[in-house]
Amino acid sequence: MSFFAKRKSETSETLALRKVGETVRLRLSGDGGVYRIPVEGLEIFGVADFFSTAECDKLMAIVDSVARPSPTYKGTDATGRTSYTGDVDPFDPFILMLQRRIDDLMGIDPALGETIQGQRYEPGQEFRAHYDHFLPSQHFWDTEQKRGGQRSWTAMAYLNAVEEGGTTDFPRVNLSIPPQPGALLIWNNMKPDGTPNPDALHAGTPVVRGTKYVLTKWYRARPWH
Ligand SMILES: O=C(O)CCC(=O)C(=O)O
Ligand SMILES: [Fe+2]
Repeated sequence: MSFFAKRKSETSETLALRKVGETVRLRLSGDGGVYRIPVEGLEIFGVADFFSTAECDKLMAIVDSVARPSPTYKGTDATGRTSYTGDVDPFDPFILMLQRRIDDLMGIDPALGETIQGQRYEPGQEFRAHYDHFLPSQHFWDTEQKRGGQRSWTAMAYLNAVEEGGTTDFPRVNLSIPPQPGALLIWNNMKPDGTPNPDALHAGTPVVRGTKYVLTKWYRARPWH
């Protein structure tokens, strides 16, 4: 690939990321049930009770059925994620319904969304500070480029309350969010200009007491496959 071809694809990706940033920002800002968390430098929104208690219970059972030790990309982030993780069945009608609800809330093209992932953290388990978006220096960058490219928004749902620990922390913007059952958290990993936001750094802090269940859904610049 020539230098110019590479530059061109990077530019169109940035444009796509800027657009998807705009679309979702407008949609969420116009929704009275969505709360914009007031921090400088990061677009982050919360929705209380997005999932019902019954839905959370059903989802936790599903996570238990698919969760295995986390397969984070080894070698690049040896200490990243120590939770149990798994892709839920993307053809399960219950999952499809929840997925559609998240896509609708965000006003985002469903094709951009990755399959929902479930995570379960036991005491001592965590997901250390990381970015959901990819960095060109990572060895899987080229592979991910072919699978829809950069990640834009993250939607994450808490399925239960944790007795102690397990907050989601964004250390660069001094934000620490305790798990609240059924709540959905949505943030943009890009800046409004469509380039990666260093302030989107975040961590799932160690669970001290109890078990923590979350669902994560990531969206791409282009259709994911
Ligand atoms: O468990 C958390 O609070 C954070 C999870 C997370 O960052 C992720 O799944 O990408
Ligand atoms: Fe993350």
